[in-house]
Amino acid sequence: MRRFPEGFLWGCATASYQIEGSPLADGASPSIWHRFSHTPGNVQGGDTGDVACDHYRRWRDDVALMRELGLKAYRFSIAWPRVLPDGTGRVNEAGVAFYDRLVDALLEAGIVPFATLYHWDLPGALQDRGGWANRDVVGWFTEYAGLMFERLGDRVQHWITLNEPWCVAHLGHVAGVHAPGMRDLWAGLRVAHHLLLAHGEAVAAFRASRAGRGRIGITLNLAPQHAATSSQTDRAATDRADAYHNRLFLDPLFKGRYPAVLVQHFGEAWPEVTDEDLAIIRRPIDFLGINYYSRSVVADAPGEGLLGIRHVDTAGARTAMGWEIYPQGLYELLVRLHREYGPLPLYITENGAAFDDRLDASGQVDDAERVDYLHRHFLAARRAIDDGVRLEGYFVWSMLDNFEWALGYSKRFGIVYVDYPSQRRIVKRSGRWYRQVIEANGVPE
Ligand SMILES: OC[C@@H]1[C@@H](O)[C@H](O)[C@@H](O)c2[nH]c(CCc3ccccc3)c[n+]21
Repeated sequence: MRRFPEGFLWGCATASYQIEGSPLADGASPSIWHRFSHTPGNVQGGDTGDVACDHYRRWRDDVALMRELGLKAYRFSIAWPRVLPDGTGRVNEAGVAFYDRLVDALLEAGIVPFATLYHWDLPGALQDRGGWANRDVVGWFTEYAGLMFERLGDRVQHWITLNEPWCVAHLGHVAGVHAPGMRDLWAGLRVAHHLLLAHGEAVAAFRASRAGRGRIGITLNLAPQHAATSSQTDRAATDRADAYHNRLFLDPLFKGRYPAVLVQHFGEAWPEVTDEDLAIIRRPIDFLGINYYSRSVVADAPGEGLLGIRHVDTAGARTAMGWEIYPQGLYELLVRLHREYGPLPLYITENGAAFDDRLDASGQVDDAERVDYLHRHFLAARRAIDDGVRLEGYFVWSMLDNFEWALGYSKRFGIVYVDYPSQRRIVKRSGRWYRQVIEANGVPE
């Protein structure tokens, strides 16, 4: 049995738009994902977050389910449009009350709440004013963050400013496959910069708030980039991929500068960056959240796409998302972060897998592949701890099957199956297995 350190925070992660449903209830306003999913052609099957897992109404039962699973912690996100329907100014007390009750129920169940301030559901009213591409967003986000610190900061001690700024900037503003569906590199690079500025200003607001004695961090999706061959061109291509996918956020946050290779590569599209900006962005944080799913194998592809690279397919098993199952990449990433950007406390704020789960004749889900995936990734994380990495918690994505963005409900990541027509929750084999891991605080070798 490979035991984890005493007090290791085992949990699950979710996000507001993906599980709550009731997007316009009790004074909430439309988010950019409400608009995006209701725009035909954007989401597979025309799925939307209108109902999702109906968590907005079933939250009490879901907290009871978390307690049954033995979770030590639970990472959720707050829907900005519920608490500030116009994005700024007027507070919607019914929206705040939902999270107030949720936090109280979690504490009552002995579960540590981790609150993500932004997991992609920007108020549509702010998109109408330019959204993340408008530098005024820094003030809007700081006002929202300050309100949440004020209202929940006496009970929530762990705060994540942003979930995956790379996805917000690239998928939302360059590739256009996520809300708000823009395809504009110039805008996307400014969105990345504004996200980091907003993060930095929220950190300062946190330090000044009643919540200030807690911990604040940011969550980044990070993936090791491996060169397809040892050729100079493939190695240079991999360096560009690593700079864009990983260092674009890691370097300013922890080194106070953007990767030079990107500034060169993007030329006049690169935004104006001042030293004052960089000082805001690099304000010290208390932990780094890491969302790890897989790695990429990269080859040089002159003139192709944004970076002149292409991703090479590898042999080996893949999840239902087509992502290579590569647990050693988690070990490699954690050790790199510790050595190059640390040493600071780390949390795996997301790791998990989608597989084609089906209810069997007895109405259960025997998701052996997910058990194997998690087991191997837990062991990789445990190895990193042996090498001195200050890993303090692990949140499995996700507690429930839920709305998988542009893929709608076609992908199931949950350790609990959701039968959407009935909204019944059915704990999968992986959920029962995870409960034992948490109880033992360890996994078999
Ligand atoms: O795709 C599974 C999860 C999402 O459901 C979470 O909301 C999001 O935080 C998240 N990030 C990643 C890795 C980056 C990524 C996001 C979306 C699509 C493809 C890759 C995987 N996931």
